[in-house]
Amino acid sequence: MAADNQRVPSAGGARGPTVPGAGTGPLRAGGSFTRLQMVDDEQRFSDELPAYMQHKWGLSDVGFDYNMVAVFGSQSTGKSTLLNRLFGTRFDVMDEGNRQQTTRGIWADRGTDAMPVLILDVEGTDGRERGENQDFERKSALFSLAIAEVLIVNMWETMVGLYNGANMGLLKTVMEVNLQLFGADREGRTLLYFVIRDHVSTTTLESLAATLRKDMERIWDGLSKPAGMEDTRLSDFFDLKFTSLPHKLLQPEKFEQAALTLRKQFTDKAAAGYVFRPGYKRGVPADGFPHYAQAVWEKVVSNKDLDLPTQQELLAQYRCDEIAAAALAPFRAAIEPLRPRVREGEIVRELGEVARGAREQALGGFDEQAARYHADVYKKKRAAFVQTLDGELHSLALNQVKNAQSQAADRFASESHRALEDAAAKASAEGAVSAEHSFSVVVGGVRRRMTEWFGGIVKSLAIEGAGWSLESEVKQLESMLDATTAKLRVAEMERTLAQLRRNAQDALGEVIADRMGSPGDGMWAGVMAGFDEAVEQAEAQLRQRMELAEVGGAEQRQQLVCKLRRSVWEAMVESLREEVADQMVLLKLRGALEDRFRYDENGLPRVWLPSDDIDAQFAQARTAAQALLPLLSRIETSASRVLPDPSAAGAGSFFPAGFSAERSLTLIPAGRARELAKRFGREADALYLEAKRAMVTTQNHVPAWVLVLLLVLGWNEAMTILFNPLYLVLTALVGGTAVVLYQLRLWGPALRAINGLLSAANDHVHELLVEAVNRTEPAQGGAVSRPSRRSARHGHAKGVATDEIELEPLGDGSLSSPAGDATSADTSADADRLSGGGSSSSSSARLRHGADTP
Ligand SMILES: Nc1nc2c(ncn2[C@@H]2O[C@H](COP(=O)(O)OP(=O)(O)OP(=O)(O)O)[C@@H](O)[C@H]2O)c(=O)[nH]1
Repeated sequence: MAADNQRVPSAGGARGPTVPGAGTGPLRAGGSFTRLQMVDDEQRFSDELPAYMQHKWGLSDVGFDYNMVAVFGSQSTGKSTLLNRLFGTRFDVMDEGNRQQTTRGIWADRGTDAMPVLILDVEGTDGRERGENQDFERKSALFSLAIAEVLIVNMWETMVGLYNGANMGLLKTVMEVNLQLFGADREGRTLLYFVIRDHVSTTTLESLAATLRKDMERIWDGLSKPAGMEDTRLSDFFDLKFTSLPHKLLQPEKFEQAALTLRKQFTDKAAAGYVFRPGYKRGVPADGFPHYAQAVWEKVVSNKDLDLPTQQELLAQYRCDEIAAAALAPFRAAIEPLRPRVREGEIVRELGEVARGAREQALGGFDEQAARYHADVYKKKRAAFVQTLDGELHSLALNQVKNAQSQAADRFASESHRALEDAAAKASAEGAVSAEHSFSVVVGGVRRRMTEWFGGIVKSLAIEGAGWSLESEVKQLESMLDATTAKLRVAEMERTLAQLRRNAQDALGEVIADRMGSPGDGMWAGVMAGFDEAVEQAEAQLRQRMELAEVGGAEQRQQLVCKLRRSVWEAMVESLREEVADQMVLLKLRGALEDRFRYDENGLPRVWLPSDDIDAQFAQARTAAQALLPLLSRIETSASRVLPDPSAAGAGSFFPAGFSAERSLTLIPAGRARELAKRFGREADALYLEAKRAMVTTQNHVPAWVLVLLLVLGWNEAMTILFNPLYLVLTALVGGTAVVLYQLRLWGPALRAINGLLSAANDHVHELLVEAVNRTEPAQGGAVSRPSRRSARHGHAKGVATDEIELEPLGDGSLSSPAGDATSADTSADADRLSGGGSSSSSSARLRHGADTP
């Protein structure tokens, strides 16, 4: 080992390492040192690297055909010794008698025997000389990890399984920063070759390797990985390889032998386990290596992320992570069962309480254990832990609030709709819309309820100290409710417009039916007056409703007024068109004709006399009736106060888009009018003929010879009347009465009165007869004679005292008495006599004989 113990002063490589013959030859010449302190212990990078690459190591021209090896491990664990064994280098080895740090900074050398390998001997970690300041060891370790294809991780067997002892904390930090700095565009993976020194125990290499592999996986899982690399695995960046060496002092031969075998893995491409694989190459040609290495070093040195923690900090970080993970488990166990319920849209009432309890418990557990560690780390880790907890709670609370938000919005819409319908029903029952049933009060009430309900849910989810709030969701709900209110308002106004239109149409319907029922001068003026009144009334009501519904903006209000006006106009046109349907027009024309033709100026029916000029009258009446057709054919709006001139600009507030005065004001187009005129002409002709026939009938005379015949035949009777004063007076009386009745046109009523008198007299006589029969029957032994009549009529052998006895209809020729039945004939004759000629009313008269009939 004496050969290893040549010491090199630790002067900075940049200022010229003590390398005899430096810069004099391509390779190690005659035992001269060719090593270079690439980075000195004050973190300065040597500017002699290009010269060494070219002249000392002869590597500048090898292109990609070289390899990079670095070593990582605690101080004085035989790193330099191992490298010298493997590569024939002459890195400094500690003097056994003087246990102090030998390697300061980062040294580089090329392997012997033309081995195209650049080897970095890196200052050991956990050095007594650097004490708490671990800045350099982290930077050098990171630098090694970044540029080496193979990183030899050197450790005693006794370190395996330890965290700090095995530099796991340091490795974690270094790997983390390495991932951040070089992970994204890194070329080539790295082989982490664990060399376990002084393997003397019975624990197998496999077992030791398994422990280390597990530790490495755990470290990787615990790394905070940059965005986009969260799912990367250890194997994406590193291969792990393990070997062990016997104790150098206790088993020197075995040690040398094992070292020799290991050397082959670095030197002999054909050897089993040859370490340099193409996949580990960094893709940097040898002549660019000095520049590349320097750039990497500068990046490592200048990076702020590398203000790496002390050992206590590392421990605190590790433990705080472990404690946080342990505290997170019960926290998740408490809230996870609620998650599916919330996801399904349920409003979980207990969510806030459970969340607060779980959070408090998790933080309490964390604080209790983690507060003992490095204060700064604890604070940072606590903040991160709180962030994790609150992140999970926030997503859950947000889901719940979103559920509540959509429920509140839906309920607001449906309940407002219902409440508005109820209010409308009450308002119509009361005949007016009071403030209590107004849109703003009704909808405002529902809105207040929904907002309070939602506010209660938001409040129940509040967590003191949590870095989030649900204020924006509250605002969001307000905007949703605003939008729904606007929609409801539009619907309410539509409903109001429809109602006002109905009211206006009803009112207008009456006016139109009245005015157009008897068309003539002033008809349109009357219709338009009704229209004006309907419009003004509807507008006044609309303005009141808009006020109550808080319809905002003059423009919006004006639009609604216009809509209402058009609506009333359309309602009127609709009613008018119904009034001018074919049959209605014909009826009106016929009515007008009849009014003039069949009735006189006093409204009395005309009786056409031969002297009347029926043709002239008819022609006059028909002309007057026909003149109504053009009047009915077109709406005349000029009399309206509110309607603008339809053809003028700005008439749009009443008339719908595409309004054309010519087309829209015409109720009966010319073609249809002609057709109606024709039909009316035919109907008028029929009326004329009927009148003519009536006049011909009145003109008919009794022929003279009939009168002569009457005189001859009735001469005696006439003389009797003439010379008998009684007859004469009676005749004069009857004749005079008849003349008066005729003159007064009272024939009809007189005949009806006579008929009525006869009918009343008939009934009275009938009742008298019935009474008389009832009185006379017992005296004549009717009890004997009646049954015999009944038996004859009905074929019964015996009479029954309780039987009902019917009187046959009197005077009815269809009576079905058997011929030759004397009793029946008698009865019939009696009946004829009594009825005085056969009244139908008497035919249903009945006599009842009970057992107790006297
Ligand atoms: N027990 C034991 N001692 C060793 C072994 N290898 C080297 N040593 C001794 O350990 C001491 C340190 O060896 P170095 O090779 O200088 O260790 P190092 O890790 O390079 O030391 P630094 O460069 O100072 O970090 C020396 O006295 C070596 O003789 C080994 O495998 N087992």
